[in-house]
Amino acid sequence: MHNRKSCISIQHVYKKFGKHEVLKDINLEIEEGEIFGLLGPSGAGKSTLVKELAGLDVPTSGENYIFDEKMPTLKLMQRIGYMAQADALYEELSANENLHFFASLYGLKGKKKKERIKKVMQLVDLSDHLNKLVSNYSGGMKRRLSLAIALLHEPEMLILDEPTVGIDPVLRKSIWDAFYDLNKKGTTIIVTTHVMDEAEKCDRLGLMRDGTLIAVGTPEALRKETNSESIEQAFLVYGGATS
Ligand SMILES: Nc1ncnc2c1ncn2[C@@H]1O[C@H](COP(=O)(O)OP(=O)(O)OP(=O)(O)O)[C@@H](O)[C@H]1O
Repeated sequence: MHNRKSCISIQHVYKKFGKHEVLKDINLEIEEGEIFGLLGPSGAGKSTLVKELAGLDVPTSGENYIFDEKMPTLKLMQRIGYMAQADALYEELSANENLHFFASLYGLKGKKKKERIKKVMQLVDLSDHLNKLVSNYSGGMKRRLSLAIALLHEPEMLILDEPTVGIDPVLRKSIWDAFYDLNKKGTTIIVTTHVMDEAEKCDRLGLMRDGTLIAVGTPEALRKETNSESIEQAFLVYGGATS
């Protein structure tokens, strides 16, 4: 575990869509260098929360701070890599053209731009498909391309919304290896998932249900505290305790 300063601070965050309260008084500190997982069933509010962290939405009340800046702010665009749940790709362009477009948005130029494109495509195992149109990519390939784009500018913080959905177990492992490598170099990673074995790979987890953070801790602590053998079981205990 890392013992560093907080780089994300979520303070009394609420979010309403009409009358539907999707986030209810979320409070959370995430430390620099952590791999932090948000785990919860569909509709728990994970995507809504990470979208706010990425600066794409705002809370109804409460505040999100990243690197001591109140979100949303354009200032942090260079320092954050965000991978949305729905791929934001230009289908009618090739992967290479997509990468060039996003690299330019991040201010990458010339040799550096080419190097980064090569590197990120190797990382997601798509080097052989660089010139293919995205419309001819499979769902899993699109996910991997989205991940490559999020990594282009070597951000200090990665916010990943279900990054491995639709990706086979072998590639999933290699993608997680890449996360560990980046994390070792200091990248903070926030990842949403509902896959239990992915949850085990995180330094700490936040368990979410119905817009509430029902527990936060290391996978081990969450299991111990509930006398559970698995995170899944721990989740049920915490869930049951609050209902
Ligand atoms: N723009 C929106 N307008 C209205 N309701 C929304 C909007 N975005 C999300 N919601 C609702 O907010 C709730 C939480 O959705 P969210 O996508 O954050 O959940 P999630 O935990 O990420 O689920 P999943 O794993 O399925 O993505 C859901 O009930 C969803 O229907």
